[in-house]
Amino acid sequence: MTISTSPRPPDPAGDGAVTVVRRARVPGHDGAVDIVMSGGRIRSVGAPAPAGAPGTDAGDRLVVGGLVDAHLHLDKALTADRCSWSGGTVDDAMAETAAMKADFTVDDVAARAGAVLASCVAHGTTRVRTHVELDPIVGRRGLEGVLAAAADWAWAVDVEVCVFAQDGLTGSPETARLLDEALGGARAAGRRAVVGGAPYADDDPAGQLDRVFGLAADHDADVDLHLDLFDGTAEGALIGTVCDLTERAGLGGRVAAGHGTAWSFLEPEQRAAVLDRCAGTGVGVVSLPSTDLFLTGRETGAGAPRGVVVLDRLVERDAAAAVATNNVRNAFTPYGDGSLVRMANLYANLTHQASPEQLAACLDLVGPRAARVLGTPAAATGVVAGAPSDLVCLDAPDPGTAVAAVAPVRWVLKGGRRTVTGAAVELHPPV
Ligand SMILES: O=c1cc[nH]c(=O)[nH]1
Repeated sequence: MTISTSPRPPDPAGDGAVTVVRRARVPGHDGAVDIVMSGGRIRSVGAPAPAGAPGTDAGDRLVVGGLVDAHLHLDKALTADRCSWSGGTVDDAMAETAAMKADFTVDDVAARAGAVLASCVAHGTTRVRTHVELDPIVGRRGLEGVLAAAADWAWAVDVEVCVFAQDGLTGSPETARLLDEALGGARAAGRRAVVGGAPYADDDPAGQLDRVFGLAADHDADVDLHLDLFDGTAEGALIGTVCDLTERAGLGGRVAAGHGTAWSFLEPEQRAAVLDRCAGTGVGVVSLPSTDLFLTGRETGAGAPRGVVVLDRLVERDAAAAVATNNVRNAFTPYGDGSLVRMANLYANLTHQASPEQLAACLDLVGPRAARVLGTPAAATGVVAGAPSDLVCLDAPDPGTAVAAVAPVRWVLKGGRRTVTGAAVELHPPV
């Protein structure tokens, strides 16, 4: 996609002005309806718009809430051209990243993160949780670069940062100090504090989980974990421990379990029990369908490729769950452009979603349901009165078609203001 910039169309008036979207197809409503907004919030959906109010015409197309990327590594995005592509396992990708991040500068990270945010915005994303590595190799440079890019793009996308140790925590007092400092800094600056972890990369995985929940308690932070560990059992996947710690800390609704790439190898009853426990505990699950990596043994062809967690059970239970981007063209995957509609389509393909309802549920996994993983109550997400007026018009009549056809974006509003106008495709058949 070519992204060009042009002056924003004039805003009808300052904050508080009534603006409308006319002729919008909104899930849950029959036919095309009007959406009335003011002060950055949706005021009504379905009631006729006041005559003469300025606004936007959806032209009988689908309008959904701004898309939500619950798991995106901005600090190491767009580094695929620095990789050797030898190996092909998660461990190899971590080693490649550890080597290259020694050379990251704040400006380098900010430029790459900004380029990815531009593409996310162009594809309809209005909220991102980004996972940023802190350790003695990269120090604070990744964090500072990402915060600079987030500030540049704040007019179009809300970015919240999850700081985490990719290369081990329990054996690295300096990493613990950096995390503690970053979480304190986030609170002091009035930002949300989120602490992550990658226990599979720690000599003491359970010990890392204890430390992460300890940091969360110290800073009133949310928790967001990479859970790839696997020894063939549900216990090995560590999710039971995460649920125990969540319950003990009273953090239900504020903990996300991302990746879970190995849970897909559990027996169906075990997997169902894991997901039920997550739903019951308030641990949101984030499935990441884009990866070329193996957990182990790519070279022999006999190893285990990373799997994709199927979220059907959580959708049936109306629990918090998301599909997200994870990596954009780095050592963990050569793919990606930040499009969540494409990610929903990929997830649908890989997990065999077929009916219009199943496909629509996939769009929800990059929209309101993903927002719930990030702690937003169900009643405050999507195209409902009271929710932020962050809206995306997709070139499709309904959510299922949008996912099946990877519908392009027609326009995006952030806080009721136009941030994106999609490129119109012109066809010129012979006369
Ligand atoms: O996919 C992965 C796994 C670990 N860390 C990442 O950044 N991405």
